Amino acid sequence: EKVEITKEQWALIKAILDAYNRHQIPQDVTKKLLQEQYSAEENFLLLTEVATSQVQVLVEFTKNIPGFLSLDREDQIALLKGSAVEAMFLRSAQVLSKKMPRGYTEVLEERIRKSGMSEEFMTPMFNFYKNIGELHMTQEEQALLTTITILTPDRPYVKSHEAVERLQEIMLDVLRKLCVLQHPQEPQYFARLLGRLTELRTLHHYHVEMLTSWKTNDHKFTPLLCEIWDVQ
Ligand SMILES: CC(C)c1onc(-c2c(Cl)cccc2Cl)c1COc1ccc2cc(-c3cccc(C(=O)O)c3)sc2c1
Repeated sequence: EKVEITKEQWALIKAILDAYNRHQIPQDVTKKLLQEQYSAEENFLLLTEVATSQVQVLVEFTKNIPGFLSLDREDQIALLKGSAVEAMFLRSAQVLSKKMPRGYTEVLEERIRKSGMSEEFMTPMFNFYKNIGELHMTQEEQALLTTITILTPDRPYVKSHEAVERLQEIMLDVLRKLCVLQHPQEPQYFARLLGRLTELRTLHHYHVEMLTSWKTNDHKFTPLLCEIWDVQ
């Protein structure tokens, strides 16, 4: 049927895309990924630094999601803690799927593969990166998918489940319409995007194990990562 994006929905897309583009990891942090040392320790340290910066960026982006700050304060924290890993898989996927910025794809893949992570996580992780790359998501879709991931109602400790669900449904409806308009030849495109959200949940479970295996090898995380990932 004819899909119609309302004025309000266009305003919502613009607000989310502006926030997504405004809040990026500073270049002086990401540039460090391009330096010469490639030891497992150096790779882990650099990834920790970028991840920490990414969390700070994520918090700022989330505060700009229309309606987020009207949610219960404790629920805001629960949503951020519950979605950080998934939002970071989405962000690193955009970098690894040769989207942007130029020249980071190879070095980032190398550093992730050689960061002391157990082999068993590599396959599902790089399979996800391949799947995301094949979607050729637009900037709006990336920003909306990240927003929908953050607004997942069934995270641990979320009290007002319905309030979060209402907000997420608004974003899902916008993304659905956008997919129909931007990928007219692919009626299943929206369903494929949602399939990635399921894959993110699985990766999230793997990630808890990844942290444990890094911890046992005495890898240190930053206070912010310890707080958001409940480690140490
Ligand atoms: C603590 C650390 C060892 C860690 O533990 N698990 C993970 C993880 C790994 Cl491996 C894979 C997926 C998810 C997680 Cl959470 C990580 C590293 O997580 C990150 C998180 C965000 C980003 C953004 C990047 C990036 C590069 C260039 C440019 C840009 C850009 O946005 O311009 C972003 S790299 C990067 C690395």
